Amino acid sequence: MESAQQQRRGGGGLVSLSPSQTPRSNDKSVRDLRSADSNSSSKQDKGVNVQVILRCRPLSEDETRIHTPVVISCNESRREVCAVQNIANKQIDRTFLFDKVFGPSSQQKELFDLAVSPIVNEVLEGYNCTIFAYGQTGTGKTYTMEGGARKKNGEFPSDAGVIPRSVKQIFDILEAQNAEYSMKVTFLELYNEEITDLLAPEETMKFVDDKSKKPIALMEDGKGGVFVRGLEEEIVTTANEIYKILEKGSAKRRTAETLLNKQSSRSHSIFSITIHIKECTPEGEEMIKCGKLNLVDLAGSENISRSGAREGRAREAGEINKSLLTLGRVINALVEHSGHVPYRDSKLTRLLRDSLGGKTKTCIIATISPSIHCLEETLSTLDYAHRAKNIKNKPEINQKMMKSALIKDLYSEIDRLKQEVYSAREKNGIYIPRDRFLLEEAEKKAMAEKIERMELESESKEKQITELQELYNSQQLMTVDLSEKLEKKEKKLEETEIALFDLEDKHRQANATIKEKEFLISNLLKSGELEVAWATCLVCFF
Ligand SMILES: Nc1ncnc2c1ncn2[C@@H]1O[C@H](COP(=O)(O)OP(=O)(O)OP(=O)(O)O)[C@@H](O)[C@H]1O
Repeated sequence: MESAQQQRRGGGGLVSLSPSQTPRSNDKSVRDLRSADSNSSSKQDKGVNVQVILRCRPLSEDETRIHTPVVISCNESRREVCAVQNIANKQIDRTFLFDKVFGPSSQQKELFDLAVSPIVNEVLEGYNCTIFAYGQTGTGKTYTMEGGARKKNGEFPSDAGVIPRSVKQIFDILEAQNAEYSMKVTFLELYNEEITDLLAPEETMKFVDDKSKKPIALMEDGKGGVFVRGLEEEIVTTANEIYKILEKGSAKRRTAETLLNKQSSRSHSIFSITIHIKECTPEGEEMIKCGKLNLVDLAGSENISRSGAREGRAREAGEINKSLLTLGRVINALVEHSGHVPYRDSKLTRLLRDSLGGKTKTCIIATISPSIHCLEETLSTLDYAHRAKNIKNKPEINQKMMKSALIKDLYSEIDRLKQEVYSAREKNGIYIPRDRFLLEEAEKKAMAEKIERMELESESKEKQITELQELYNSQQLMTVDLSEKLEKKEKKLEETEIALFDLEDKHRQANATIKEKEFLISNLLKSGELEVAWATCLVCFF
């Protein structure tokens, strides 16, 4: 059943928008109040680089106990990270520069205040922002994003991560401004190219490994974006509600992992907060501003380097983690300004398309370990993160909507939901909203056309195979014929060789006979000459 059915009404006075989620520039019911914003920044026309932050975790207790050598040094003031490598007994230092660097002793609060807090402010100004955690397993992605669990008495722990701190800041600011707002959250997991809704009711989760059950589909929204069909959107009114949702979602993620025998390092999670805030124009008109924050905990990046995701070797990687491999290729394509950016090759890059080269403000937190044993993976993370610094996005403030237009939208959504409820009550079939029906029909049609095309292709291939088979058969016959002819010729050649050999023998014998005869003749001639000379002498004497 459509997610909106499970939505609860927010206390902020506004109801969330339907799954198209954030208003876009081509929405008809939108009025652009951004003239001041859009003119203000020529820098944004050229694009704004993705912000890349590097965090190195401290050695763990075990690593410290066994005196694991440290090969990473961080210089926070110079924003530099240096990796010490020993190659053929030579020490080679590699230094990388990032937008911000947080060394092993950095605290969660420090990282949040310096790097994340400004991003949260931008969400409240109406931007869409994404924060990624990227790094090898065990380097602190989850620690950085989620941090320590809340204490029993609900107290905020000092090691709370980016997500709880962002939530707290959002509510603190909205409450301080006495703003009228509505907020909704979604939480999904992506594993092996399948999307799991971490906020789905228990019954749905139980069947997550049931092959007959369709995984949640990712669909084009017809405006250049995507949406996850049927993804639960929970309306929230307090920070505590979000913390509980996070705990619930993360627990489901772990359960799902054991059920499906997943490895944490191979799944990605995306937690999104969408906020609608009411504002009044100087003319007294009520407008709605919208911002969205995506918080992404990526799978362990060692999958990339181990599977050889760098250009050229990426194909070897096979099925290891299509989404991570594609993320690497998308980063490369964006940095190298290739004409084609392969966003569509994986669900992760389809989901985060706007965060990579789009209109979203993006920050990547790359996490590394200081240990010598992780050096190879660390260098790979440093290379990747350094590369990602060159991606340019063109952040745009979401256009504000007139409250009247929003109310109109909401009325049509209420109508749709009423029809759903009516249909469900009457049990006279399944109600599908017209838009979704048309979308599914269009998909079916496209699928049927594809099947037809493939059938035609397969037919022509079969024809080609038959032709080739016939050609092969006739070639085989020709080969047999030629082999026979060759055999005959070889036999004849053999006979000819024997005859030639005989002739040569005879020729040799004839030569020998001739030489013998010539010898006799010359002997005879010599004896004849002597006789003639003797006779001549006798004649002269007498
Ligand atoms: N900056 C840090 N300060 C203190 N402890 C840290 C820090 N970063 C990570 N840790 C600790 O290191 C361990 C591994 O961290 P974490 O689980 O966050 O890694 P991960 O990158 O999310 O791993 P995975 O990819 O398997 O989910 C945890 O025990 C965590 O508490």
